[in-house]
Amino acid sequence: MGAAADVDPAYLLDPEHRPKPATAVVHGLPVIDLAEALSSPTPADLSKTVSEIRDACRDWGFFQVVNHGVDSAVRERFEAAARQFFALPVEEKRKLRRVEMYPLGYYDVEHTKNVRDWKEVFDYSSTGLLEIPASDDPLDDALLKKINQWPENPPEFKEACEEYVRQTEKLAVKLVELISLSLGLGADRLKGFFEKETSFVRINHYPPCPEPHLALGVGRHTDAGAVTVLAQDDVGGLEVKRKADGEWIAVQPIPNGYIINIGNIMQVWSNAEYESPEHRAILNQEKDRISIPFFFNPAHYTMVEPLEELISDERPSKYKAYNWGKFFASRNRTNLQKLNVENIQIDHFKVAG
Ligand SMILES: O=C(O)CCC(=O)C(=O)O
Ligand SMILES: [Fe+2]
Repeated sequence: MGAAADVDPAYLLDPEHRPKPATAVVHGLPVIDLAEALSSPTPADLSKTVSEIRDACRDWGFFQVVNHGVDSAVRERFEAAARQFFALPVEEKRKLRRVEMYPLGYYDVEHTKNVRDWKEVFDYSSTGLLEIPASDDPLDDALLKKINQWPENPPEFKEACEEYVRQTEKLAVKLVELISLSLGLGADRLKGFFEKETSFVRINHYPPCPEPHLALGVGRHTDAGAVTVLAQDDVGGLEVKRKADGEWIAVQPIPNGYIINIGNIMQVWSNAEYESPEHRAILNQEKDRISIPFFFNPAHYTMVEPLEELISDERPSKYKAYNWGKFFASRNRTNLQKLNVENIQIDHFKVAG
């Protein structure tokens, strides 16, 4: 175990969870072209795209999109600014250290399932303001409101981030409409849940790791929100657990494409018609990697439960209702420390039987 000495024990995974990068099957996932859906807004014209989305959500819960409407120059400018930010001295970055459980600002000690992730992150909310419960205690109804924190350098960072999220958010809204249609619902059925959204962008930076088979950039997890719109650079490292056989599949980067995945909330809304798959980010020995998820999340007070249209005698409700803000607060609290208990999961709200 000499090699493990190069990696701080906080990052070490149990042997059963260590990645085997060389053996992962590389796959592009279903690729969906959104050009038609973005240019012809009437539902009749959307049927082909909607059926592709239905198949991808059922079979994988993960897919890639191209011709998605996000301007590549906006994305490039934003990614360049992000790289400059992460290149700052750590003391500079830590001035923006995230406080309490708010996912806003800089962070470099996140844990997934109690093992430290080999990464640093910068989070900002899409609206500039994040309102979530002050604690995960169900009896505490206090709320906290936080605004985004911005670094002085690079000077264009704030504007590049804001411009980027404006475009990504439009894509997320469109995807939620298409997913609603794919579930047999009206395009606007889910719109109201996002009125006071708790969405945020996370910029993940994974430095090279001397022992990439002993640690992970992000450990296996499912995303807690409704839908994730993820940009990754050309290094690669995202792996998805394939529904069909439980194999870890390496997701091939598509230049300028986005990876879309179903989150826990959409799983529950769809009454498990769609599932949020486990995924993780593996590390690279030589290269840094950047990935940028946009987590599209509803208002904190949303009670998440299967949509009534998707419950029937044949398909009874599979989940008990839960409060999104409390779930989010619990996740955020436990991600910041190493604990000896499992963090909150939607399985805890599953109806028995
Ligand atoms: O780095 C990646 O590709 C995935 C990151 C991720 O899953 C997350 O931040 O939730
Ligand atoms: Fe994720």
